[in-house]
Amino acid sequence: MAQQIEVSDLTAYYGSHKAVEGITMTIEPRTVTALIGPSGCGKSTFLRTLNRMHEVVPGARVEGKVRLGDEDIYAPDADPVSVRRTIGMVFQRPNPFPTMSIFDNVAAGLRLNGRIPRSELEGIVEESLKGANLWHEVKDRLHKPGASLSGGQQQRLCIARAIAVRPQVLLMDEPCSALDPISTLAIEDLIGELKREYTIVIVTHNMQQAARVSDKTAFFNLAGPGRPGRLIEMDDTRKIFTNPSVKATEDYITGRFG
Ligand SMILES: Nc1ncnc2c1ncn2[C@@H]1O[C@H](COP(=O)(O)OP(=O)(O)OP(=O)(O)O)[C@@H](O)[C@H]1O
Repeated sequence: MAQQIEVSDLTAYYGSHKAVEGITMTIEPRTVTALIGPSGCGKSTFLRTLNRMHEVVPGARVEGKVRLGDEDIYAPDADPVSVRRTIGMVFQRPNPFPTMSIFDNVAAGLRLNGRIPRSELEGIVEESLKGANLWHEVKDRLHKPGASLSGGQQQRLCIARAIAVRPQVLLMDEPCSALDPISTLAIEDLIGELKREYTIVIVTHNMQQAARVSDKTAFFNLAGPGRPGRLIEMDDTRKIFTNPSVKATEDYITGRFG
């Protein structure tokens, strides 16, 4: 089911400010691709162009193409809401609906698709919570509020909510940056399991994390102060971390800048 994402010559603006420029890359299905690079080089902006979340910011726009399999997600007849269902997103801070129950948090996206029989809904909620490695911790308190969970559990709840609508792709914007080391490891293990079914793109500031969880790594950098971010190189993670082709990549991963 998971398909390749093909990005061609993508440039993203906030009003007249060009945040990233000329990005061309192929994201393979059922792999984890890490986006790394110094602050402000446009990793999060680029990530949000992959499911049409970028244009939610007033004045923001995109040039270039993004294809998921055969589908041009920016085609005039493409529906952004359905694009976001197919290409789900997990944010930096866990953002469950705080007063909504654990069950209803997972069911929220499904209910937007229309009425689903209760038994079917229960099955999908259970399967999604299992998929997010959270089921055993919450199965006896499904009707407690989402906010009653720890930060790490809330993030896994958000992942369960994202996978409940059966997306093809999961975009993750620094999903562990608000979590403690144990919860971070739980999410990293989960990413390793989820890639069997989903294509995953993750923005991370943590080099060890990129090296641990990803198959491919894309290094972004600024062309200069006040200039837009660019893709400098993308390759197998092992290659990027042991023998990158570009000096700026090596300088960044060895901590010489950024
Ligand atoms: N909502 C916004 N409105 C206007 N400009 C924005 C907005 N969000 C980001 N930018 C600008 O776009 C550029 C890229 O920002 P972005 O957040 O994508 O970079 P990043 O690489 O993800 O940074 P960080 O690692 O610090 O999160 C920056 O110049 C930033 O100031």
